[in-house]
Amino acid sequence: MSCFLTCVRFDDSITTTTTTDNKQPTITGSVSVSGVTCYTWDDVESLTSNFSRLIGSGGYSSIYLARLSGSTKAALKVHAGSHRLYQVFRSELEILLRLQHPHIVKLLGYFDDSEESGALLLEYLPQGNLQEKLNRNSKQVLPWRNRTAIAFQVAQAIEHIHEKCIPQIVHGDIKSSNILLDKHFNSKLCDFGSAKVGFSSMVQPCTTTSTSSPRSKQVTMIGSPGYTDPHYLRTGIASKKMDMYGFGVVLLELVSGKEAVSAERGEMLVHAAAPLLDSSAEIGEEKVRQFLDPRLFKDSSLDLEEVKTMLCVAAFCLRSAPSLRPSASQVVQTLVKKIPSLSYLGCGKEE
Ligand SMILES: Nc1ncnc2c1ncn2[C@@H]1O[C@H](COP(=O)(O)OP(=O)(O)OP(=O)(O)O)[C@@H](O)[C@H]1O
Repeated sequence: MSCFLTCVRFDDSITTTTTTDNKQPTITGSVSVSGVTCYTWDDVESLTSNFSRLIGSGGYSSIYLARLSGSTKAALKVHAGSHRLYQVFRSELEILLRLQHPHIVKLLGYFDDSEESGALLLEYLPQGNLQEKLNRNSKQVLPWRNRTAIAFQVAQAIEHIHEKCIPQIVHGDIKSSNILLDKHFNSKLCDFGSAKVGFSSMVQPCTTTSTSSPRSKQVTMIGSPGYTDPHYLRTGIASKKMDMYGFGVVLLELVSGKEAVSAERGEMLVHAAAPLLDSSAEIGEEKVRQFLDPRLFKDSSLDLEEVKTMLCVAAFCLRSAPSLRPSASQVVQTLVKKIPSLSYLGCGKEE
């Protein structure tokens, strides 16, 4: 690991009627003080033209294309069918109501039946998620310059939730399918359904029922295969550093263009990258080239020194002891210093 130390150092209710075009029925929503609209179920059906276009799905929800007034698009994330899913919705809603950051998906409105169903109306990100964009079958190759910018913007979003908002938030599921891209390939962190609020550093993610004894405590595990911090898997202790671990895996995906868990062989990317990341010698250019997404060789924005920096930062984020992993602000500072092309993004300043 010493080579990384030489290449990267971390310094220490007013009711209103929304006007619509002729094709849409009238939507009536009540706008809260924060500008987030509370919709009825009829509104939700109208906005999505009766859920006609599914644009994504996850373990907890289905996401539909919605149309606001004029031609503005939005995404409606629906959690329905059980009290458990309703709780996930409430938790994500409460967190998104607190968050405002250029690289975190924006909440526009919501529907809440207070029992079993809820829906979040989110800004629409037309380029979908990062995992799809990095996929080898994707028609478009994401240029190197965009990959470094995405890493930087995600680090800024994590820095915001970990260090700049009160109370602080641990995302709990940092992965490439939770990073959405706008038309310019700027990134926005999404899916706060696993997030934990109010951490100063660490907390045990346990849930108990009212009649339960300490023995019957249920541990709610969070995270996704290929991204989960081994320390969290061993101890059940969630912390900001588990987000940094997930971020380290995303960096490996950005460099290699490979998935966190290979679809064909089931191999984890962190294992495939281990010889490169654990090496005590200087990372040789040959090894970097072998790991690099081959589609980037023709990219004029590719810079092998920047690739090495991304790998060095990944190595630190993936360290087994959480205390040895960098904070998000250390990563932001390091990326700005070591990757000159990021200067066009405003050097770490929030937009
Ligand atoms: N605002 C949006 N704009 C465009 N696409 C979106 C948007 N929100 C979600 N999606 C799509 O839907 C997918 C699933 O979204 P999300 O991760 O929020 O759902 P989930 O049910 O919480 O999933 P998970 O299984 O990861 O917990 C995303 O990867 C993305 O492809």
